[in-house]
Amino acid sequence: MSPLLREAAGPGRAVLEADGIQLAFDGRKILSDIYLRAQAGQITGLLGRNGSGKSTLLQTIFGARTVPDASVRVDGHRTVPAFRTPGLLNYLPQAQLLPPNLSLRQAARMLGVGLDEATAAFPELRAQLNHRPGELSGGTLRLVQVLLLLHADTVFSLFDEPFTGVMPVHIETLGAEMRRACQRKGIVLTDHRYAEVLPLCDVVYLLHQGRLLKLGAHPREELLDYGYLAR
Ligand SMILES: Nc1ncnc2c1ncn2[C@@H]1O[C@H](COP(=O)(O)OP(=O)(O)OP(=O)(O)O)[C@@H](O)[C@H]1O
Repeated sequence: MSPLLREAAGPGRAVLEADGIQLAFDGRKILSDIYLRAQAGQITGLLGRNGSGKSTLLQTIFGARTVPDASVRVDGHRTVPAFRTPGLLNYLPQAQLLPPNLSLRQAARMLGVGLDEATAAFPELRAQLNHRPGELSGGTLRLVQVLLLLHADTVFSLFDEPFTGVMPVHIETLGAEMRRACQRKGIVLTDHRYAEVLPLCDVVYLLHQGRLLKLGAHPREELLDYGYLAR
């Protein structure tokens, strides 16, 4: 990690901003003049209806999708594409991230992650560390991928649906792991498990009709008003 990032990575210090993001597909506006701010030491949640553009926004912040005029900044320094800056951020897409031919142990080594620490809250995973992704259940694979990125040495982690397929008892523990990881980094996540997301996050945004709205003190009411939740 660069000295600049190491300096920025203290708890509650580094600020990630994504600004001026506009995107349309086939003339249909998906993202309009988006501004998102996330901070190390915090979990930032992103909610929105199916197709509202949450994955597209995370891809744009990471740099996997190129959007003209998008500005992604850390502490005011422009970083586009952000993934090119070593140690700045990692990103879990909805699709499988780990290479199919590596065991979990090999993948962890590649990411520089210590498995004892990463699996400390999930001891039952230990028996599966020599398995490859295709040998795991869907929920277990999702959980392992989140843990590996969470424990990797980056200033921010972006998670697209980290809880998908993960059983409730593990979601709770994973949430606690995320809170612990926040002492070292910032997290931006999107997931439809809003009941788990709301208490976990320090800041929650709703992507609604292309606009990114920061929710206030009564997020459930706002989610009802905007039609994300049914009355
Ligand atoms: N390459 C593409 N070409 C055309 N349309 C696209 C492309 N990629 C995404 N879209 C459209 O952009 C919109 C936003 O997609 P995105 O996957 O970001 O939504 P999302 O909020 O993550 O949805 P979900 O909650 O279902 O995962 C969708 O209507 C999708 O069909």
